[in-house]
Parts: sequence; structure tokens; C-alpha cells
Amino acid sequence: MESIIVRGGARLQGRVTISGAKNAVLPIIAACLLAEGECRLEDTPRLADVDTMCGVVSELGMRVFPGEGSLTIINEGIKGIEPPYEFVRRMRASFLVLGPLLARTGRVKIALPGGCAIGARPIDLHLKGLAALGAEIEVKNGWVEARARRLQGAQIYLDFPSVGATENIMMAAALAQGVTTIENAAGEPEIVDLANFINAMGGRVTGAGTRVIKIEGVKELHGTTHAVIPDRIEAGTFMVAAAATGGDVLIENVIPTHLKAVMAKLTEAGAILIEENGGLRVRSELPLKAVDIKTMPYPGFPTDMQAQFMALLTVARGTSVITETVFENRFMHVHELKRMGAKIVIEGHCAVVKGTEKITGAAVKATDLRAGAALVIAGLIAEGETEISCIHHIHRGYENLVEKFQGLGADICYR
Ligand SMILES: CC(=O)N[C@H]1[C@@H](OP(=O)(O)OP(=O)(O)OC[C@H]2O[C@@H](n3ccc(=O)[nH]c3=O)[C@H](O)[C@@H]2O)O[C@H](CO)[C@@H](O)[C@@H]1O
Ligand SMILES: C=C(OP(=O)(O)O)C(=O)O
Repeated sequence: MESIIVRGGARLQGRVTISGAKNAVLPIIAACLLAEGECRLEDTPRLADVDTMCGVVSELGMRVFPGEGSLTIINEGIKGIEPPYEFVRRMRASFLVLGPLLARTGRVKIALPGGCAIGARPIDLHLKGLAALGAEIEVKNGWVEARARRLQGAQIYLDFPSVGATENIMMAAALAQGVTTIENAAGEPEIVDLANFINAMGGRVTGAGTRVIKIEGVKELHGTTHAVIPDRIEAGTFMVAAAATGGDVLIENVIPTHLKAVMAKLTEAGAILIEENGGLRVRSELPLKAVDIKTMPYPGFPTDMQAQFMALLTVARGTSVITETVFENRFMHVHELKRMGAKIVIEGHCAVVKGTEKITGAAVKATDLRAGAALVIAGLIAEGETEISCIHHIHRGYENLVEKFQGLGADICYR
């Protein structure tokens, strides 16, 4: 399975069921470090990133039992304070064990996660937040070393509503002495899912989903059972694919309120979206219309949907301006889309997409996870054959992507 081959032209039709959210389950697995006992996670997706996070917590002493759409994590005490570099290097979200490990053991050594294809992605806000809770933090030779006796609640203001920083601080504060307030906190649905999980473990988190989160520290937490929310980015990817191919698809296991910005832009582009039979039906007649997009923290348009929407806009009527405000380098897919005949010019943080009548199949490379998804969508609307390489990026965050598209009538397979 080295590449994905797509032959364009099919109008997607039928139903597709969305898996559990990657960006919710990863911090929740990290949060299992917070409590001794057994946590059962349901509706978990089978993804490379989930395997990596399970590998990280296993190295720290957790026993992980994968089931059919579930994970059972048994915590009989933390047995390590140094998540292996190999895991942290492979997946940035591994850094989310810092907060819970620090709260439980008072000592952590973890590699700096470093940048990736979409930007430099510093972790200064994570560290500032944990320092405010009383941790002593030293960064040297590519490692972060953190120590604390018992963390103390504090008032923390984030310069930017960082998802990861909010999560790391929230997990650490759950076991701190006293009350922590995070102002300008991230409000993504995955933050709410993590807060619900912590509360189910006996924690006291309020305000998740708003810009101010309050965490009353408790002495200890306990195991629990939790069902992970559906993946709004996977849902959005299928919605965009359905609209881009002039299709008619019922998306099942989706929470439409998590997708308001994506729905608004699809509607503006001319697609018809209806909540129906407990799902979300997306249909469209081609061509769609150009629309401008600006990525923003939730509830704004998600940066994780920018590449996929750009693929749709390559063949829309008119010119669209896509502004990326969350990551400074998230336009790697532009070069690949241009290889397929897309007319796109990058001007600073903007990509100007001039809709063309058709794009054509080509050999292209997935430079990151969502770039890979965008190239699959581009392949579905292109004339001829598209071969997408470096598909390990896609396996990080999409469960059975090829099989799900096949189920909607797409001509797509592995080679
Ligand atoms: C596993 C996971 O949930 N990943 C998501 C999470 O990533 P992640 O949690 O890494 O994203 P953040 O919200 O932290 O990053 C947003 C912006 O803040 C900057 N920043 C962040 C932390 C920090 O300490 N200093 C700093 O400057 C980043 O470089 C970036 O420019 O949210 C992103 C933004 O919605 C999504 O694209 C990712 O899919
Ligand atoms: C950027 C993403 O993930 P991560 O933060 O894990 O790199 C993503 O899911 O699109």
C-alpha cells in the first residue's frame, strides 16, 4: 500500500459513517494517565496516530487493550517519566502527556516536538501555562525537563487560544491544589470532550467550549467509561468531497453544530445541506461558486479543512481567496494541486484560487494529513488518473478512507 490511485468523474452517492475524532481521542488517551484504575473509551477510531499515542502511554506503564471500536486502558501506576523520543518525533500530540505526567509524578523529561510541514508549532504557551501552575521548566539540548511538587491553581491567559496548550493545562490543573482559570482558552469541541472525560473521572471543569475555562483541582481521579465524539474534520472532508463531485451523500454519525462554518461555506458555494434521518445530507449541482475562506480558531472555519476546501474551489466558477491565519506554512498542497492544473497563486498568508473548467490527474505527494485528503478530493474531480504517494500521512487521521470512498461509488484503490 504505497499509494492511492483515484480515477475521477464519479458523483459520490450513498451513506458514509464517520469515525470517532482523532483530535479528541488523543488527549483523552493522555488523560488516562491522570487516574489509577480502568478507563474504557468507546467509538475510538483505528488510526496510526491512535496506535502511536497508545505506544506512548504503554511506555509510561499503562496497559492498553484495543477492542472493536474501543480501547481499554488500565493504569496501575505510572512507571516512566520520559516518553521515548521516537514517539514524540513521530507525532506532535505525544506532547500532551506532559501535563498529566507532571501532575501525577512531579517530574517529566520529554523531547521538544519540533516543527512539521504546516508550521514551526512552538510549545511556549504549554510551558508558560504549566510554569504558572508552579512547575520549574528547563529547555535544553532539545529536551524539556519539568518538575513540580504539587501544582497550584493559577489564573492563566493564553496569547492565542491554542488547542494543545489548553488541553495540557486543563489536564495538569485537574489535579492541582486550588482553582485554575484559563482565559482565551481554545473552544474546540475536542476540548469539551476532554473536559467531559475529566469530569467523568471525578474532575471539576466548567466553561469548556467558551473562552474561559475554570478547573477546580481535586486530590484524585478515577477510571470511567467515555464515548468519543465523531470526527468533525473527517465529516467535513466527506461533505466537501460530496459537494465537489456533484454528489448526493448522507453523512452519518456527525454533529452538525460542530461544522457550522464548513456548512455555511458549502451552502455559499451552492451545495444543499439538509439535516435528515439523524445525519447530514449533502448534494450539489456543478459547477459550484467561488467563495472566500479565512481559517480561525473554533467556531471559525477550521484550518484542518482548508486544504480540502481548496481542492473543491479549483473547479468552482470565479476566484476565491483563502486566508490561513492559524498556521504560517499550511499551503504545501498548493504545489501539488497546481501539478493537476489548478490555477493558484500564493500571496503571503493568502492563496488566490482561480476556478478552472477542469483539473487533470497527475502523480502527486501527500505532504501532510489534510493535504493528502485534499489530493484525494482533487483526484475525484480530475479527469484521468491521480496517484497519491506518501499516504502514511493519510493513515494518521482517516480510518478506512479508501474503503469509505469506494462505498460511495468512487473509483479509488491502493497500489
Ligand atoms: C492533535 C490536535 O488536536 N491537533 C490539532 C490542534 O493542534 P495544536 O494543538 O498543535 O494547535 P494549536 O491550537 O496549539 O496551534 C495553533 C497556533 O498556535 C501556535 N502556538 C501553539 C502553541 C504554543 O505554545 N505556541 C504557539 O505559538 C501554533 O504554532 C499555531 O500557529 O489544533 C490545531 C488548530 O486547530 C489543528 O490544526 C490540529 O489538528
Ligand atoms: C494538523 C493536524 O494534526 P496534528 O496536530 O496531530 O499534526 C490535523 O489533524 O490536521
